[in-house]
Amino acid sequence: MKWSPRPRVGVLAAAMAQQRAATRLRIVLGHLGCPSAGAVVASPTSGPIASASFHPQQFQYTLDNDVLSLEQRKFYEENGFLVIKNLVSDADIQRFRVEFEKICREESKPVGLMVMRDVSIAKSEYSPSEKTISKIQDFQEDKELFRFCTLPEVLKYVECFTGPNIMAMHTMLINKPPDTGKKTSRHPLHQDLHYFPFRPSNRIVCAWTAMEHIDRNNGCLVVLPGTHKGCLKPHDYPQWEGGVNAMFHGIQDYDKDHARVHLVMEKGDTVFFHPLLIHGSGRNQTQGFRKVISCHFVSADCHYIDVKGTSQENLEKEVVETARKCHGDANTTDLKVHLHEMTK
Ligand SMILES: CCCCCCCCCC(=O)SCCNC(=O)CCNC(=O)[C@H](O)C(C)(C)COP(=O)(O)OP(=O)(O)OC[C@H]1O[C@@H](n2cnc3c(N)ncnc32)[C@H](O)[C@@H]1OP(=O)(O)O
Ligand SMILES: Nc1ncnc2c1ncn2[C@@H]1O[C@H](COP(=O)(O)OP(=O)(O)OP(=O)(O)O)[C@@H](O)[C@H]1O
Ligand SMILES: O=C(O)CCC(=O)C(=O)O
Ligand SMILES: [Fe+2]
Ligand SMILES: [Mg+2]
Repeated sequence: MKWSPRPRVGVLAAAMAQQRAATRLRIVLGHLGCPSAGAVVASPTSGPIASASFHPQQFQYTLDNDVLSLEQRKFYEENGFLVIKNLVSDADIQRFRVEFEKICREESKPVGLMVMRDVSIAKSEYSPSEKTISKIQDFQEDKELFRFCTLPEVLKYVECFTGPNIMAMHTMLINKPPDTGKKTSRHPLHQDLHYFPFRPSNRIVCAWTAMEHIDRNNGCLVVLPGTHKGCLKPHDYPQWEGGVNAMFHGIQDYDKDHARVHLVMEKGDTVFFHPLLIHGSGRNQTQGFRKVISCHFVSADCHYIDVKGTSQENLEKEVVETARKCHGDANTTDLKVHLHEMTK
C-alpha cells in the first residue's frame, strides 16, 4: 500500500520535501534539551505489559499506519527488528562515502563530530586516514551525511515506531577496521538503550544501513530476536584478552542458549531495531573497512530521565569524559547535557 503523508505540526514531518527536511530536523535538534514531557505511551523500561499477553493482537512496539504489512508488523513486535531490502540508493551511499573520505582527510571538519579509533591501532599510526578511523559519531552538522536522517524512504519506516514527530538523536558512520588479530573489531552484545537517557523505549528506533555487502566475514550485525521484550540489563566491559574499545560495554548475563541471528545484508538494505534488542557484531576478518551509516530516531514526545543511581550511571561518566576529550567542553556534566550539546 502506498504511504500517504499526513499533516503534522511543529516538528519534523516524515513526508516533508527532501530539501526542507534537513533544515526542519535541525530545528528540532535545537530543542533537544527540552522535549515535551507529555504523552508517555509506555512504561519506562518497557517490559511487556501484562495485558498484552491476553490480547496478542494488541501491538505495543509499532504504531498504526499503512506502511508496514501485517506480517512485517508482527515480525517487529515478536523479534524487535525488521530488515527492509534495498531501501537506500547506491547514489546516496556513494555520497556518504565521499563525504566520509573527506572527513578522514580532514578536508571536512563538521562541528560536534567525534572521531573514534580502534584501541589496537598504535598511536604512531594516528595520522588521519580512512585506515585509522573506526567510527565517527554525531555528524548532525554535516549536511551531506545528515541527509541520511532526512531521506523520506527511511523516515517513512521510522514513523511506524516513533510516530510523526521525529527527532534524530544520535548518528554514526561505522568503518569497522580489519581485525588486527586481537579481536578488538568485535562489538560485544549490548542494548543501545544503555547509552540513552530518554524514554519510553518503544518510541526509539535505530536505522542501520549497510553501505556494502555485509556478512559474517566482515562482521555483520548479530541479533538475539525477541530480547526487546526484556528490560535494560546491566552492562560492563567484556573480559577480552586483546583489549576492548572504550565504551564498548557488553551484557554479561545474557542467555547463552538464546537463538542468535546473523544479519547478512546487501548495500542499501536497512535494519530498523528496538533499543532493547540485544545485538553486537563479529570481527572483521577481511582486509576491507566495513561501512554502515546509522541514526537513532526518537519521538519528540520522549522525555529525559536522570540516570544517576541506575545501571547507566557509569556509562554517563565515560561519555562525559570522552566528550570533554573530544570537544574540551567543561560544561558537559551528564548524558543529557551531552546529547544537548552535541545537537546544538
Ligand atoms: C552518547 C550516546 C551514545 C549512543 C550510542 C548508541 C550505541 C553506541 C555504542 C558505541 O559505539 S559507544 C562508543 C564506542 N567506542 C569507540 O568507538 C571507541 C571510542 N574511543 C576512542 O576512539 C578514543 O578513546 C578517543 C578518540 C575517544 C580518545 O582517544 P584519546 O585522544 O584520549 O587517545 P590518545 O590518543 O590520547 O590515547 C590515550 C590512550 O587511549 C588509548 N586509546 C585510543 N583509542 C582507544 C580506544 N578506542 N579505546 C580505548 N583506548 C583507546 C590509547 O592507546 C592511549 O593509551 P595509553 O595511554 O596507554 O597510551
Ligand atoms: N560465546 C559467546 N559469548 C559471548 N559473546 C559472544 C559469544 N559469541 C559471540 N559473542 C559476541 O557476539 C558478537 C558477534 O559474534 P560472532 O560469532 O558473529 O562474531 P565472531 O565470534 O567475531 O566471528 P565468527 O564467530 O563469525 O568467527 C561478538 O562480537 C561477541 O561480542
Ligand atoms: O558494528 C556495528 O555496526 C554495530 C555497532 C553497534 O551496535 C553500536 O555502535 O551500537
Ligand atoms: Fe548497538
Ligand atoms: Mg563467534
